[in-house]
Amino acid sequence: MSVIQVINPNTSDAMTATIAAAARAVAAPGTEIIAVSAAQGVPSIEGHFDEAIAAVGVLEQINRGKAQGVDGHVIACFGDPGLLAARELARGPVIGIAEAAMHMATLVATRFTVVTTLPRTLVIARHLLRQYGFEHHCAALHAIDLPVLALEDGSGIAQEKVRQRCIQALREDGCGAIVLGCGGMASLARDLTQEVGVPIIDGVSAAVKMVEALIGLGLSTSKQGDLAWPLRKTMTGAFEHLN
Ligand SMILES: O=C(O)C[C@H]1NC(=O)NC1=O
Repeated sequence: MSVIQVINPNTSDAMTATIAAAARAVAAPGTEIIAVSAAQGVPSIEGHFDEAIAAVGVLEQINRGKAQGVDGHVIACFGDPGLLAARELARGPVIGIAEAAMHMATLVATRFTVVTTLPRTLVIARHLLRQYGFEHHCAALHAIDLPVLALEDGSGIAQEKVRQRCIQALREDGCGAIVLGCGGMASLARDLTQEVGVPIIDGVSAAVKMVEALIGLGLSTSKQGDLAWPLRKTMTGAFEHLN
């Protein structure tokens, strides 16, 4: 039995439920998914400021997951907030949904397009492409120009905009796959893939399977060098509980 903690770095429980459903839909029979929202922070992550706030929430949940003895962690926000800090803190594998989706896209296509929410977050995806070494695989990045929580308003408008943007990208970008650039889009991938006949990749499910693979291979986060445990120091104020 493996236990994987899936962390929604924003505080919106409705989005955490969407993320949890996507994770459980692909989890192996022997994998238990524990899905959590950030205990404090921002209701949605839509820029550099939000990412900084969300990183603390991620680290708090990593700590809780460690205390519960989970075997691995997923950071279920497309900015992969706090990923390397989380790897310092964690023993088990920690995978972000952006890196997971990008890796998977390169395994099934030579070029992929990213479709995300607000235009201002496109640069965050660009930074990740460079950090992960996937810039030359990315054909284009597009935003549907709706806020993240539009995906949870029940109208279906955001979901239809994602669908339309994917269809347009497949016509125009010369891409062979599409990466969905938000944890809140996780439920769209399977049906969209069926409809367009091209891999539409959700990072939540991709990350769950990558963590399962790492656990199965007996691979934990390296504690050699920069991902060694954080240096011990006395934290104060709002961070005292992280000591
Ligand atoms: O960066 C984005 O647009 C999406 C990102 N924000 C968020 O609250 N969850 C996410 O996956």
